[in-house]
Amino acid sequence: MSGNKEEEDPRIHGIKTKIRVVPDFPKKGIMFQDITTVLLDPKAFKDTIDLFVERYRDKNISVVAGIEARGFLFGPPIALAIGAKFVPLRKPKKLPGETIFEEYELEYGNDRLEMHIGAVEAGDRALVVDDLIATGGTLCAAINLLERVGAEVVECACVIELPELQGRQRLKGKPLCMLVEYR
Ligand SMILES: O=P(O)(O)OC[C@H]1O[C@H](OP(=O)(O)OP(=O)(O)O)[C@H](O)[C@@H]1O
Ligand SMILES: Nc1ncnc2[nH]cnc12
Repeated sequence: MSGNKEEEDPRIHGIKTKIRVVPDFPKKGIMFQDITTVLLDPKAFKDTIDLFVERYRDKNISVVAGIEARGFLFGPPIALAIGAKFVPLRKPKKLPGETIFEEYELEYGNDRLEMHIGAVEAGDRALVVDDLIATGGTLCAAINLLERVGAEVVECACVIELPELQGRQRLKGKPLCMLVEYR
């Protein structure tokens, strides 16, 4: 699932057809990849989850870290199916407990990710889940958070990759699994 795999699994083509592309959102020049239209189709949504579950169920993953907000849609069902805990990586000032944070730049602004101290422990084997990788800044921040507390990041998983932004190069050598490329 990490290259262009439409030939490999017919479910991927079905998922791709459900992603809505909205030009100039949230600002001019951005081709926004809207996954809410995948969620409207139970088969496409289930196929998305199933593809990741099939990949990760035997990889001894102990924690799925989901990135706010859209990683919260895909991460929890994957975590439940593979028997891992789910840890939310949240935008600033949303988590009530003691946190650590990493700041990063986006295609259209700056942001910060926070994680509860104690949610992930040294030795945890982590899968990071989000809907999309663009510049890779968000996933890089997530990897840094997890590594700071001693977790091993096994892989990052996204539904969509924007390869022209070369986000993979910012993943500190961690593998990326994605389903759909948008060029
Ligand atoms: O690879 P990057 O350049 O870092 O961009 C990818 C991130 O951007 C989007 O989230 P966004 O920050 O728009 O937040 P949202 O999910 O809360 O809308 C997307 O869901 C990823 O998390
Ligand atoms: N083009 C895009 N579509 C959806 N989410 C994004 N996050 C960063 N770039 C994006």
